[in-house]
Amino acid sequence: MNYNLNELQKKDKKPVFQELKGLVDAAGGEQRNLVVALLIMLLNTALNLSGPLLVGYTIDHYIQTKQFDGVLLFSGILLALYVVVFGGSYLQTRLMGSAAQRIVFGLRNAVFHKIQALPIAFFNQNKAGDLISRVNSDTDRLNQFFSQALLQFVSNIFMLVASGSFMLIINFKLGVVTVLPALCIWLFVNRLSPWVRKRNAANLESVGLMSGEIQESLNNFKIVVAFNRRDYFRKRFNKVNQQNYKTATGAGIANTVFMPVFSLFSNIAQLLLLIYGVYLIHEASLTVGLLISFFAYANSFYNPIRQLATLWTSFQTALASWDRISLMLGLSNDLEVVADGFSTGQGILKDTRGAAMDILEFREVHFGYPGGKEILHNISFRLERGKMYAFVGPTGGGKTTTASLMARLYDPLSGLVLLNGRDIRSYTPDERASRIGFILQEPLLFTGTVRDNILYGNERYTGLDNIAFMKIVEEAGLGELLAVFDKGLETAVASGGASMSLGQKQLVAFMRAFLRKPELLILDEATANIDTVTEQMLDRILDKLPSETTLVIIAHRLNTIENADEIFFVNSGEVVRAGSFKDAVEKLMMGKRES
Ligand SMILES: Nc1ncnc2c1ncn2[C@@H]1O[C@H](COP(=O)(O)OP(=O)(O)OP(=O)(O)O)[C@@H](O)[C@H]1O
Repeated sequence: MNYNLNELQKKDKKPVFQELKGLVDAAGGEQRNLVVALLIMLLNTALNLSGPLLVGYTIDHYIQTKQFDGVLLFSGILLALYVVVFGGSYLQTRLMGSAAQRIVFGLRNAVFHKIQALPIAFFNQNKAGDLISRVNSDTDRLNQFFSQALLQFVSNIFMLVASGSFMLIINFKLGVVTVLPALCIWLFVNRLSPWVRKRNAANLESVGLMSGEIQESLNNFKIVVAFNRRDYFRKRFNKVNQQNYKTATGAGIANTVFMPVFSLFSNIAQLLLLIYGVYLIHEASLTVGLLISFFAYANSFYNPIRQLATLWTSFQTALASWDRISLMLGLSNDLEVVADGFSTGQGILKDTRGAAMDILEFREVHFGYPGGKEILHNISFRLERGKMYAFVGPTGGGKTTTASLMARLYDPLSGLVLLNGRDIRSYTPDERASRIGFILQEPLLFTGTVRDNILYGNERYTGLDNIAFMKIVEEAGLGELLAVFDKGLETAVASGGASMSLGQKQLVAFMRAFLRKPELLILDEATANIDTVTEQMLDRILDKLPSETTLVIIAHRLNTIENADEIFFVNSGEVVRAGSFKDAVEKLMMGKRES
């Protein structure tokens, strides 16, 4: 499955209305608050709009007739109206501000949980920096949208429609003359919107790329310093920064392109209103008070359009951000749990050698990484319970890939992997993880202590104090390994295990996997960085594993695989059974002699 978000983004184009609906749906439980805030806002707008009418009425009925009591009365009414509007605005801002924070809180959680639920292929195809940018910056843009832009947007549209209708009702012809220039604005906006949106999306993508670049250089700072290649990352960063500068400028221009057009047409409207309004007064079909009210309504009509121009930017950015977030939320893990076709009736295993003997079987497996060529070609082999297997072969031959399929980090393109005679895809992730222990070539440790890292994956011991936990560790025969760490279980681990040697990290990963007592333990070059004395210690510990545990060892050092019951050669995507260590060495020697 293609998990490359930037590629998917380009294909996934939805109509604005559908996007907007998705965005409002994302507000989840806050929709009630949104509706209340919307009602307050509508009431406020209506009150605001009645202001000019009251002013016009006061001019025509009290100022022109010099009845100052009436002027005072209407001034009082206007003041009360403005106070109510003020109270409403305050309430609405408070309501939306906190609702927006809760929406963003929920979205960040949803995005983070989604990332946790996706398969390794997703992480292979996306840069961590870009994902961080989606969790942090894109959700923050939605915060701005929900806390400010959304209500202002609706309020301005309401103001626009209401003041336009007022004008058409008060004097239809004058109303039409005043509203007409807005049509030109609409045509202009309509034509340019897709272009503006594209510019904003390109800008967000470049922000993601820049984060990716920063993250990569920070992750690899040791190599950067050791090779004195700071200029290499500087150049790469310069390139993405340049791209970001270009796209940001493009988006900036696109976002402000509407402004002068709005001003021009709003001025034209005022001019038309003045000319035609004076003509109507001259014809005695309009009063001076109503013309003044008309000017106020024309303002209330064109001002929102101008504000919508600014809000449109925020709106477009929010939609582009929502695109990026919703695309990720819509992804699913293609490593689904499926029904087991074998134990549920097809009976294929029944006529093969007793499934109880085999812990694992590969059956005609083909595999390639997403978007790449085939790496494993038609692989079939069986691993018996309680035996030790070694997978050897040249660099890049496919050993780690084979091991990854054993632990279902990926699914084959075709063929089957069976665990305990059952399709490995039919196990839930928990069941599978409890049966298979996998120590990776580059073990990853989390910030915390050695104890925290051993407990990761061994949650059942979490509640134990150090003494009780130490007892468990010693009973498992792992006590002597802890001597390598100056503060034992409490030795601090810095971010990513940067404060430890690779060998020490491998030991922690070993203890973590060993304590789980898996049925199948895969060690991928897990002892490559450990001295021979410690390696012998590990051998003694491995001997203490239950007799039914199967060991798969991937190694380059011959002494590591000497005791293997069976050796497999993995080369150019082929996995070939080579017999015992002695048989394998003989085959190797014969091969050399023949060549
Ligand atoms: N995540 C990945 N995406 C694409 N191709 C990959 C990925 N991981 C490995 N490969 C490719 O798959 C092939 C087999 O790699 P694999 O890591 O399985 O080899 P290996 O035998 O374990 O090598 P080594 O002894 O160096 O660990 C290589 O050609 C490698 O380039």
